[in-house]
Amino acid sequence: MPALEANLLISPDDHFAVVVSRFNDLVTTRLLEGAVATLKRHGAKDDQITTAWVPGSFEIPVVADRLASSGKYAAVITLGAVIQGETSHHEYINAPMASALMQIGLKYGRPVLFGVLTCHSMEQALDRAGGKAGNKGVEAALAAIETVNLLRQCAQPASPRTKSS
Ligand SMILES: Nc1c(NC[C@H](O)[C@H](O)[C@H](O)CO)[nH]c(=O)[nH]c1=O
Ligand SMILES: CC(=O)[C@@H](O)COP(=O)(O)O
Repeated sequence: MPALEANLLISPDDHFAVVVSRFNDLVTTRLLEGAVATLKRHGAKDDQITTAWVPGSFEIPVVADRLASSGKYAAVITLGAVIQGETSHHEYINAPMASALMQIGLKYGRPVLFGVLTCHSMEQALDRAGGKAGNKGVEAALAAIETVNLLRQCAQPASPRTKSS
């Protein structure tokens, strides 16, 4: 049975958008560094990566939607760090944001990668931004490259899509 090939090659024509939250930038800067280093390690040049800083993770979806709808980017990588405080505010950011990002990817047929940390503490966040638990930015970048290549092997959608297709 033929299998679609998973690979981590970046084409010179592939452009990647990275939407990163400025909130908790002690963490998100490390996520961004990991994501950009990973894209470059797999062949991306500087002009193939566009970074958009947003105030907080709640603003990621609206910018990710605009970038995905443009048709210019093979994938949109999203990076943030939502750290629970005293109230339930984080609950009103995390799940709705994740759901919105998934819908954007499905709407435009472009990978929208979820690299947003949803943590109980700063320690947990730092552990996942280059600490003992890895770097979620690296993971999101790797997933972006692989999914772009996988979709390229898939048949094009039969039904007409939005302008980005
Ligand atoms: N508490 C965190 C926030 N809060 C800000 C929101 O994301 C948003 O910018 C504000 O509600 C205005 O719409 N954002 C994070 O990314 N991380 C947090 O821990
Ligand atoms: C996730 C957040 O918005 C967080 O910073 C809010 O903190 P708090 O719940 O203490 O207001």
